[in-house]
Amino acid sequence: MTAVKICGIRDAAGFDAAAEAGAEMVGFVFYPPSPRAVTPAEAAALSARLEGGPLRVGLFVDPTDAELEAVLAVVPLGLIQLHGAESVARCAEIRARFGVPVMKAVGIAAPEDLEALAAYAPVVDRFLLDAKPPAGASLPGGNAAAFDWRLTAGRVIPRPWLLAGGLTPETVAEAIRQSGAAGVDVSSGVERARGVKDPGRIREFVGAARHIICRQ
Ligand SMILES: O=C(O)c1ccccc1NCC(=O)[C@H](O)[C@H](O)COP(=O)(O)O
Repeated sequence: MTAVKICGIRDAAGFDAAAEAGAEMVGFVFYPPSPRAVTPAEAAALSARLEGGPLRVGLFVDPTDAELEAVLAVVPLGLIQLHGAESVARCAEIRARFGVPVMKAVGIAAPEDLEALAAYAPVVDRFLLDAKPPAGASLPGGNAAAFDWRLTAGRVIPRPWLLAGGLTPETVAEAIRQSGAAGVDVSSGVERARGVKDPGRIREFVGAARHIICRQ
């Protein structure tokens, strides 16, 4: 079964829809410039709506230790997503210091971009393969931009990975078929306005992803 992460959850309706639809992961964005950003207290309150349920993923961009500590003190994160320019050494340091699994986001535009994964593989638990930000984008992710899904087809990715970038309920099935992904991540494609999740589209997205046979 395809694993689904709904990223950029900011309100109870979005959290509840993702959990009820059976998403495996929900992402909280701890990056203040993002329209999807939440404070640690907001994420803690959302997370507390349900015991168990989706893995809580904290998304950070080149975080300091203090930023990570502030979140981990109140939000039970099961995965730290690093979506900035974190080096291999910094990923290893964060994973060792905080004892939480790490998912490194890597921008993909060409086959050679996949070569970066080998160096990170020993120090991270998962990869999130995302489109590179389009020219002029102000955010490193969440830009509704897709990369060529065929780039990962038949490739050995050295850790479990999620496909991200521009996915929607209408395209996710074809994206899984073309890419061979066993997991998918979405933000913009399940929003009715930038930063505002649409519970109906969350349900549609999870349903569409579920109809695909796992290949990874
Ligand atoms: O979503 C954001 O606002 C964001 C801000 C800063 C860094 C990363 C961000 N999102 C990363 C994600 O994991 C998104 O879900 C992923 O890029 C896919 O986004 P989309 O193309 O909008 O579905």
